[in-house]
Amino acid sequence: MNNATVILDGVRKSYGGRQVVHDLSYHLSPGEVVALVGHNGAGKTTQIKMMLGLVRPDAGLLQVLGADPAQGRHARQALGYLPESVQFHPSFTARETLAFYARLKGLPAQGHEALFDRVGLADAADRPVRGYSKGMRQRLGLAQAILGQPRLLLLDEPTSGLDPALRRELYGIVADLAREGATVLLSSHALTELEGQAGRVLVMNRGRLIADGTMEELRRLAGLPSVLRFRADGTPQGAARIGDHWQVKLSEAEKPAALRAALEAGARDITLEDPSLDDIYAHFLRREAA
Ligand SMILES: Nc1ncnc2c1ncn2[C@@H]1O[C@H](COP(=O)(O)OP(=O)(O)OP(=O)(O)O)[C@@H](O)[C@H]1O
Repeated sequence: MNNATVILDGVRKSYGGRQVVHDLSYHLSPGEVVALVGHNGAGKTTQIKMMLGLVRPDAGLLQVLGADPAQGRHARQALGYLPESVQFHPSFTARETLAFYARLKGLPAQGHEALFDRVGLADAADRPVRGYSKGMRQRLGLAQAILGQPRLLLLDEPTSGLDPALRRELYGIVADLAREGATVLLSSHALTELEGQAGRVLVMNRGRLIADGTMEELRRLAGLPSVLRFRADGTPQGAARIGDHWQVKLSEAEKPAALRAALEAGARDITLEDPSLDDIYAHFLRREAA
C-alpha cells in the first residue's frame, strides 16, 4: 500500500522495561476515519505520540506520510493533533491563539475566518480564552488541529466532555476532512458513540491490536446475536418472556424469518437491536482474556 498515510510494522515500545506496545502492525489510508479504541493504558496515546515523533519506537518500522516522524519537520504542516486535554494561554484571544499555531506550522498568521466559522467560533474569536467554556476550548482545539488542511488528523479522546450537539458537529467536520482525503485517527473510550462515525475500528488491549475491521466485519467476527423484542398475545415459538415483552436472540441469517414469523403472530412494538460496539468490544476483550 504505497499511498498509506501511516505505516506501522512490528512497532514496539517499552517504558522502564515494561512493554506498553507489542508488535503493532497496521496501515492507515487517505480518506479513512479510524477509531482507536481501548481501555485506560491500552497504548492509544503512545501510538499517537509515536506518529507525532514525540516518542520513538524501540523496534519496528513507523512511517508517517512517507517518512520517520521523529526525523525533522517535514510533516508538521500536514499533521493535525488535538491532545486529550488541550490548554491555551488564557489571556490570548482565539484569533491570537490560532495565529500562534499557524506560525508554528509555517502558515500565514491571519486569514482564518473560514476556520472560525467552521468550528462555530466566529462571534467569539476576539475574546480571551479565559472566558471560554469547555466546549469553546474544544472548538478552538479542533480549529488549531485542522489548520492548513492536514493530511493526517490525530484526535486523542476528542469528544470527552462534549455535549451531543458539539459532538455531532465535530464528527461532521471529521467526515468533511476525510471526504477531502485526510486520514483521521480518533482515540476513544466512548465506544458506542462511534457507531456510524468511523469506517474502521482498531481495538487495542494492553498494547496489542486485538481486532481491526469495519463495524460490519467486527460484528460478523464477533458473531454476537441481535435481539428482537416485541409484544404479542399468546406464546410465540422460541421467544423468552422478559418483563412485559417477548425476546428472541438471532443470528444475522435468522433475522428475516424471525421477523416474518413475529409479524404473522401479530407482534406489536417490534424492535430489533444489533450488538453495540460496546458489546463487540467486550466480546473481543473476553476472548483475549480466555
Ligand atoms: N512517559 C511514560 N513513562 C512511563 N510509562 C508511561 C509513559 N507514558 C505512558 N506510559 C504507560 O504506558 C501505558 C500506555 O499508556 P497510554 O497513555 O498510551 O495509554 P492510553 O490507551 O492512551 O490510555 P488512556 O486512555 O488512559 O489515555 C500505560 O500503562 C502508561 O502508564
